[in-house]
Amino acid sequence: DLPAVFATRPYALQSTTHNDQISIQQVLTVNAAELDISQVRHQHLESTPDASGWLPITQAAAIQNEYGKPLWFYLAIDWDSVLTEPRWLAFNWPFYTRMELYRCQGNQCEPLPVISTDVTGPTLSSVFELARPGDQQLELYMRLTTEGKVAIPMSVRTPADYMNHNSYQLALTGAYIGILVVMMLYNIVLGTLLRDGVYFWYSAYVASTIGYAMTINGVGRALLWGEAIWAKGHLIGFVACFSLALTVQFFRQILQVGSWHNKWSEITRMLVWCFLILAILQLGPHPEVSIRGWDILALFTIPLLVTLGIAAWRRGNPSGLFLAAGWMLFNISSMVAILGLIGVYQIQTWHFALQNVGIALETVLFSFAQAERINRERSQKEQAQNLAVQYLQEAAEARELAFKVEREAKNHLEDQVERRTRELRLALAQLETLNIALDTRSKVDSLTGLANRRHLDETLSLALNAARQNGWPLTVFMGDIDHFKLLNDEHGHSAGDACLMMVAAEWQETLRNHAQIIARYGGEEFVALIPGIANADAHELAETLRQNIEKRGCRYEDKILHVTQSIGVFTCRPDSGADELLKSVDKALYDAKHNGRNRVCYG
Ligand SMILES: Nc1nc2c(ncn2[C@@H]2O[C@H](COP(=O)(O)OP(=O)(O)OP(=O)(O)O)[C@@H](O)[C@H]2O)c(=O)[nH]1
Repeated sequence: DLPAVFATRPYALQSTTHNDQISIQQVLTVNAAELDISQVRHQHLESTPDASGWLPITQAAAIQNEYGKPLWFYLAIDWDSVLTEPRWLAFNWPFYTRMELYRCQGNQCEPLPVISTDVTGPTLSSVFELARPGDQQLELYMRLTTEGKVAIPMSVRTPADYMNHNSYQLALTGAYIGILVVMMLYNIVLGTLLRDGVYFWYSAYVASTIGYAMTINGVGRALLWGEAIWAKGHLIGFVACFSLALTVQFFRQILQVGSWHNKWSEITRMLVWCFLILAILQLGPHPEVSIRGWDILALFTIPLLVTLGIAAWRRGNPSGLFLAAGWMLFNISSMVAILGLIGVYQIQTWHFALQNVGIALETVLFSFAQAERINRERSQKEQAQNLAVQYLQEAAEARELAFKVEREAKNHLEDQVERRTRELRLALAQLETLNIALDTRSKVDSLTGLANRRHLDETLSLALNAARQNGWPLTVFMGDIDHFKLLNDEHGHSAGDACLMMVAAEWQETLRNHAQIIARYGGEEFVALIPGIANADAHELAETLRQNIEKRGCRYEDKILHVTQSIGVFTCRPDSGADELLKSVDKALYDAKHNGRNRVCYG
């Protein structure tokens, strides 16, 4: 191998031959965008080395190339004269927009076409055929235009050797990208089945990684866009920006940075938007502006994502460590190539291969983070479910208890209400009985069972009204036991009471069908109201009453006591008042007493 490292910002060139008989002797470069091949050849041959502006590859880093402006390279290849077979020159780096190769002999220069893929099949590099030169040295000029970071590993091989090498590289890269595609599809299926958005973000991140890997490995060029200048100028930068946007977004999603509610959340969200905007700008007319933005933001984002992973890990999220480790491995692997490209050390082919290893390790570690998150979330969910079940049980028990207490309280209340209602009803019934008794008592004479004087007074005014309205007569009997004091004195008060009861009974029996009311009017006085009776009938009735009392006698202990009664009778006029009526009947009674007692007198 003959590694010749050329490094200029942002270009690098690495060349390798695989045949001892061919060697690249000289690689010079000049920043002469405005010149065509004949002017370049002329300038190169005629000018003195100092004035030409051509620089050997080791000093080429001094050239400040502008994006989009071509650089000229001069390659002097020594060709052994015995070697007749043609060789293939392959540029195995996809990051250039346009590459034109010229072969010069003397002042004659002719362009060399890229060998068609019809001949070579899909190739990971741009291949040119080199025929044996007329003299020992083959002189080539290369005009290279690029819009982004470019390194050009270059190799010279026999066609058979190149084809072998290419199929081996294709198979390896195909397997590598195939695995990434399977991982992406697997995660899409998982995300769909589990309805988990983070799987989709992971799949999107893997998709962007596939895009990135396809671009840097030349698969995109080999299979998709070929030598299309627009795709070469814009797609690589677009993939780089888009891929970083999705990486930051995946970090945000898996670590749930949005819920941290601090500067991380804001910064990372802003970064996602910035990379997305840069990705869109990449598709515009000035991708170089966006590449500058990417340079600056990536410098800031790379350590930021590592810190973010570690911060998440310190917050108790183990996924963070996997993410930080994966991201670091990827960047270290990229750094190995980048440091080589900028001339820190001699770059080797395996430095580029290392980046693929870095991507693979990063993808695997990110999937570990994903698995760890799922496990953690599942166990958190289980814990939450157990807790929820426990709470539900406790709630059910509490509800049961509340029902029980309520039921008991209700039963107790119902019992109490029922008891109270019963007591109240009883009290009401007793009160009613009491009222009736009271009413009766207030109207009835307790000894004789006749109406009392109060009752008589009430009835008398009603009876007088009725007599007045109906125009019928109202007759009043007033009776008084003769010499009752004497009877009490001789036979005792109880004997008197017995006689009072006998007289009362007689009044009731005799006047039952006539009297509206019979009352005990005073001590031994009785009054009866007899409505609608003719005078003659009244006199006869009073006489019958008197005789019945006289005949009846009063049984007291073993004696029959003789009792008589004087009776006053008065029939009122319709306009009489109660007082007048009572006075009149009282006067009739007085007359009966005065005229010898035991008689009926009429007022
Ligand atoms: N045993 C008893 N005696 C009563 C009751 N109420 C009143 N007396 C008595 O009735 C008597 C009434 O007597 P007086 O009014 O003086 O008249 P009297 O002895 O009946 O004589 P005359 O009426 O003139 O025939 C009194 O001695 C009263 O004590 C009662 O409820 N029971």
